[in-house]
Amino acid sequence: MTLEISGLCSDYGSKKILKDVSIAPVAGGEFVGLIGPNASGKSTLFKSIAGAVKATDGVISLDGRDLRRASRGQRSKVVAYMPQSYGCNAVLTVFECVLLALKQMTGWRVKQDDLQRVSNVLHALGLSHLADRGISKLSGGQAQMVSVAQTLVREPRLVLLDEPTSALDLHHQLSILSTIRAFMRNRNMIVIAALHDLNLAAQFCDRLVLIKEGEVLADGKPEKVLALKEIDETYRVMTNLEKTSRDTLYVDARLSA
Ligand SMILES: Nc1ncnc2c1ncn2[C@@H]1O[C@H](COP(=O)(O)OP(=O)(O)OP(=O)(O)O)[C@@H](O)[C@H]1O
Repeated sequence: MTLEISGLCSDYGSKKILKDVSIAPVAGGEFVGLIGPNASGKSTLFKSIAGAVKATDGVISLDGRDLRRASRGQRSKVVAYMPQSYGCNAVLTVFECVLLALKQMTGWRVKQDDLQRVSNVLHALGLSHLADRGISKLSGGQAQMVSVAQTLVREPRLVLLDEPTSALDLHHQLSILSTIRAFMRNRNMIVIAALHDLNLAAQFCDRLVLIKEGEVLADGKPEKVLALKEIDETYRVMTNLEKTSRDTLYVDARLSA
C-alpha cells in the first residue's frame, strides 16, 4: 500500500494555503509525523487529503487510486481523519459513540463482530472502564482518547491524526502513541500525525515532514530532519539534537536571542 501526494495546492477563497506540497511516497506500516509551527497548514493538508477542503491542484493517490476523484463517501471508507477539535454532547455512551463511528461507513445493522471490534479498540487504548460513561461526561484527555478510538475502530488504510496527544498527560501521551503504532503496524495501515512535541515525534515516527507557510521544507528520518537548521529558523528557536542514554533523540530547545 502506498500513499502519494504531489503538487498539492489548496486555498480558502483567495487565500492560498498549500503551495505545491509533495512528500515522498508513504508505505503501509509507516508512521509519519507532520511538524511545523502554528498556522503552517498542517490541518489544511489533512482536510485536503480527507476531502473536507477541496484541493485545487495536485495528486493524492492511495494504492494507485486517485482520491481527488473519489466521492466523499468512497474516500471516507479508506481515510479516517481525527480533527483537532472533538467532543460531543449527544446522550450516548463512549461504547455507543465508538460503535457509531464504525457503523457510519457500513450501515446500521450491528453484528457481534462490530461489538467485539469496539471492545477491542477500547481495551487497546485503555478505555474499557469508560465504555458505559456518557460521552459528555469525560475529561478533555478522555474525550481525546475516545476520539482516537473512533478513528482507529474503522481500521482504514490511512489515518490522519491532528494533534492526538495535545490534551494528554505524559503517561497517556506515551501510551496512546505506543498503542497507535502497534495497532497500525499490525494492520499495515498508514498513519500521519500532526505533532507539536518534537520529542514525541522523534520517538514514535519513522519519518518527519516539516511544513512552513504551506510548503514542505524537509522530509526524512527524524535524526536527519531534526538536525536541520530549518528547524531553528522555522520555529524561531535554538535547538541542539542530543541522544539520550536510551539512544532516543532529544531536542533541547530555547528561545533564540
Ligand atoms: N476555514 C478557514 N478559512 C480561512 N482561512 C483558514 C481557515 N482555516 C484555516 N485557515 C488559515 O489557514 C492557515 C493554515 O491553517 P491550519 O489550520 O492549516 O494550520 P495548522 O498548521 O494546522 O495550525 P496549528 O498548528 O495552529 O493547528 C492559517 O493562516 C489559518 O488562519
